[in-house]
Amino acid sequence: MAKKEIPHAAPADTKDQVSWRERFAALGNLPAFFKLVWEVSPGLFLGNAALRLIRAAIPAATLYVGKLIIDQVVGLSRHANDDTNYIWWLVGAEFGLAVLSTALARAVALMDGLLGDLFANQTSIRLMEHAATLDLEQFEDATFYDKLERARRQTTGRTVLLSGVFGQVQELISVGFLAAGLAVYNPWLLLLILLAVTPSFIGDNYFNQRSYSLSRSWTPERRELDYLRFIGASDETAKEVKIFGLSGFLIDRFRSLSWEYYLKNRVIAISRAGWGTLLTALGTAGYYGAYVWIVMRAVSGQISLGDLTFLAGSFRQVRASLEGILLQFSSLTQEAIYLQDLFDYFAIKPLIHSPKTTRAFPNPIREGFVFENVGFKYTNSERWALRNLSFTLQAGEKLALVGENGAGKTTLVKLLARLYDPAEGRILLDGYDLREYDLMELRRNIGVIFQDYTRFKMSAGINIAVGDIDERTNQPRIETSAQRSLADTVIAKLAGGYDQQLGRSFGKGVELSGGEWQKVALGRAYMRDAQLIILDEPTAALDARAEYEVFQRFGTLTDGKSSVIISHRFSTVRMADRILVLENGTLLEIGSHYELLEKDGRYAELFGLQARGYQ
Ligand SMILES: Nc1ncnc2c1ncn2[C@@H]1O[C@H](COP(=O)(O)OP(=O)(O)OP(=O)(O)O)[C@@H](O)[C@H]1O
Repeated sequence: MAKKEIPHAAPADTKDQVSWRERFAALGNLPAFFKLVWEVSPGLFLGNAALRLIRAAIPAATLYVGKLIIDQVVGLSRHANDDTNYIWWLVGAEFGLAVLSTALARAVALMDGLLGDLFANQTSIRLMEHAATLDLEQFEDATFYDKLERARRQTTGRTVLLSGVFGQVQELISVGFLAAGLAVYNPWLLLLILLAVTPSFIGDNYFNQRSYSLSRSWTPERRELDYLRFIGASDETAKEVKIFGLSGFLIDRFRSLSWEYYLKNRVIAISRAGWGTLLTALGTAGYYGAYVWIVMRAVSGQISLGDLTFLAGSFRQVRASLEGILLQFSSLTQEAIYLQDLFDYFAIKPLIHSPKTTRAFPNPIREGFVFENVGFKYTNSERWALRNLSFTLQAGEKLALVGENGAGKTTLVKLLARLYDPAEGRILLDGYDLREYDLMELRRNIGVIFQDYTRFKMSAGINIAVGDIDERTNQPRIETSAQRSLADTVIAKLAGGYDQQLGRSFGKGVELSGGEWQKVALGRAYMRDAQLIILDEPTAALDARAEYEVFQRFGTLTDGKSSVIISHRFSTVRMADRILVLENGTLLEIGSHYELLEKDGRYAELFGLQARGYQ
């Protein structure tokens, strides 16, 4: 396949190289990791450790029993009248050890599996809990997303680390027993083993490091691959993919990107395989060197036939185990580095939070919200989305925001709900900075229905109840909210009523029309007993009659409460007490419908344009 050009530059490998120092430093994450595992289930943790300890002694014991059997058999052939019962006892013992070993292996694998599943669930929960504390701004940052993505991958992959580390300790103890046996005969054998395994250890470490660096530096691309896979085959995008004939475009992009990644991986895999074979051959030569020495000792009668099998067996096992340990060590440090991603993610701290001591939230709000020279810029943008904005949203006032696309209306609303904090100036509530109030309390007192509200693939009832999720079992409240937002007529037509699954993702889910969804989402505003209700283009998808009715009802609901409505429809806007006209993030005009018409400025111009359109 021809290699295609990737539209954006491939990432530099160098900046993501991981040094040895970093690898060892990453091992420092292990205690914190074990603490997490311990918290998941102390019982399984301890049980696992105990069984592995017993299992570690079995290889040496088995080899030793084997040696005794051979010596006994040889002795028997020399002195025919020796006791054969002892041999059968030994054979029985070896059989018992073999059975015990497999039983323990199964039990350990079972515990690893259970512990791994619990750990994955627990980590996912922590991931979601932490995500809930973070700022909206952090979610909009691509590097944050890469971190989140890497952390998400940790939730399922960490069981490998778990059994890896436990396995390492088990192997080490096992090697300890065997090595003790070898050392009794000749300590130099141990040195020879170490020399034999070192080359492949170094080789494996090197290649693991390269693999990790590649995978890490390719996080954004792998995220893009996941995204392409998703939009190429999903119910949400199927419509547009078909109509616009996008599948070829998406597949091409996926193919070229995945091909480039494959090629990079292949280079590493091939050199790893080549070098691995060579370095392991060196190890094998070391092993046979020692074997020759052992055989010569047996031939010259210095050691028994049993000793020969015991030594050869121990030597083979120590080498295999050591190789395993060293190999595992490099993948262990790699896993530990991945773990760093998880801890890095947990270490991200939100910038928007409640102060240590909070001010009591006014109930009712007396003076209202005051914007004092407020300015705000999105982190990934050079432009001020809002600048020099000063106005008052009085208690009980109904304010409409008007302005062309991108004027800053939604941004203003997000600042009110403290999804962002102003970069300049401040917003006061009843005379005090919004930042002095408890964040949760502020948000509880503000109900916002965003333009891009979420269509939860859950029941119709839950889709309304999300406005005040603690009240999700309060059916009368859900139904009243539905009546007010006209969602009741939508739900009446659903076979499952309020329990009807919405969206087509699960089971017998039903899809709603755009306007029907909007009525359901609007119900959320009525669920919430908020002091300030904000609707961002709440009726854009509604037909004219429904829009009229919604606003009649909204008027009565918000009596005595403050409300902010963003709309491009002037029939809606004119009902507000005052209208704030934004242009390029700054305030252009503010006043009632009639005041602004009289002023004959931008509002009058836009109003005239729309009115003429209806004539
Ligand atoms: N998350 C974001 N990151 C960067 N820039 C953003 C982000 N959201 C909005 N902007 C930019 O900020 C400006 C104001 O956007 P905002 O959504 O407040 O406009 P709006 O008046 O609500 O527009 P519309 O009528 O189209 O809904 C726009 O130029 C937009 O491109």
